Amino acid sequence: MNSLALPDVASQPRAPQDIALEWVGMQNIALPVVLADQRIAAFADAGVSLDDPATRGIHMSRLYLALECLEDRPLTPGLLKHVLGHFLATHAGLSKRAFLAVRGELLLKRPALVSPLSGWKSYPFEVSARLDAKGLRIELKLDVDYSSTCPCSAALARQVIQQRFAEDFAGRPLQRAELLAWLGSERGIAATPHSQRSVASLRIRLAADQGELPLPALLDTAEDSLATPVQTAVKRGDEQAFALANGQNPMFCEDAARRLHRALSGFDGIRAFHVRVVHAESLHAHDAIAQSAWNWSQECC
Ligand SMILES: Nc1nc2c(ncn2[C@@H]2O[C@H](COP(=O)(O)OP(=O)(O)OP(=O)(O)O)[C@@H](O)[C@H]2O)c(=O)[nH]1
Repeated sequence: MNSLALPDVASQPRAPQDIALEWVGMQNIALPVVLADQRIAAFADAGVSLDDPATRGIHMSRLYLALECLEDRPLTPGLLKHVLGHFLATHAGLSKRAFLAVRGELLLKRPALVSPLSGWKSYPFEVSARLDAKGLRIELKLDVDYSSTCPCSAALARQVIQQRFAEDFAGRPLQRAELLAWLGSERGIAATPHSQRSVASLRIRLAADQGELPLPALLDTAEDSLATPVQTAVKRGDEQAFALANGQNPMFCEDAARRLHRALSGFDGIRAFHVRVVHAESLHAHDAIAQSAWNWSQECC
C-alpha cells in the first residue's frame, strides 16, 4: 500500500464543538545537540498552537523531522528560529505559534581553587524558544550549586569563641606563642557556623537579535557573584581556600538572591530575569528560599 492510500485522521474535520488549542506537540524527544563546543545528549519538546478549530490534529512527524538539523549545527538563536519557522511553514493555516524546548546537562571543566587540578561540573539547562507574530523569544533556565554559610551562625560561633578565650586567658598576661597555639587548637574553634549546599535557579530571557546562547558566560557570572560555587578536584589547599571563601562570604538566602540580581543586571543581552535560590538548611529540616526578578512577567516561551 503506498502512502496515498493511508487514511490521514489528523486532517479530517472534527465534530462541531471544536476548540483551538494552545500547545500541541511532543515532549522528551531524545536528540543530540551541539552547545558550547560540546555534543550533548539532550531532550526536546516541540509543539505548535492549533489555531484552526476545524482541524483535528497537527502533523507530529513534521515537527519531529524538523529537529534533525539540530544534530550538527551549534544551538544558536538563529538555528532555533530556523527550526521554529519550519514548524510554522509546515503547519500553514493551522498554527500561528511554534515552541521548542531543549534540555540537557552542560559539562564545564573547572579549575581547583589553588592546586593545579581541575574537574568537570555538570550544569542542568533548558533553552525554550517561541516564534509567533511578535517574533522570536528565548528563555534560558540554569541551575548553579554553591555553598552558603549562615551569617547568623557565624556571628554566634564567634561569640562562643570570644567567651572561651575570656575563660582560658582570664587574669593573666597574653603570650603571643601561647595565644597562637590556642588559636590552632580545638579550644580556639569552640563553635563552627553551619553551611549548606544551595542551588540558584536562573531564568533568563534574552534580548532580541542575540547571536549566541551565552550559557557558559552566565554560569561564570553567577558563580563569580556567589563566590562559593561547589568544587570539583579538591586537595587540602583547595579545601582551605574554600573555607576562606565561605568565611569571607557568609550568605543568607536573601544575600545570595541580591548578589545574583546585581550580577545579572550588569549582563548584556538580557531583557528579563527571575532568580530563585534554595538553601537546603542544615540547621532546619526545611529550606530557606528567596526570589528576585527584573522586568519579569508570567508570559512563557
Ligand atoms: N496529531 C496527532 N498525531 C499523533 C498523535 N499520537 C500519535 N500521532 C501520530 O503521529 C503520526 C504522524 O502524523 P503526521 O505528521 O500527520 O503524519 P503523516 O500524515 O504521515 O505526514 P504528513 O503527510 O506530513 O502529514 C501519525 O501516525 C499519528 O497517528 C496525537 O495525539 N496527535
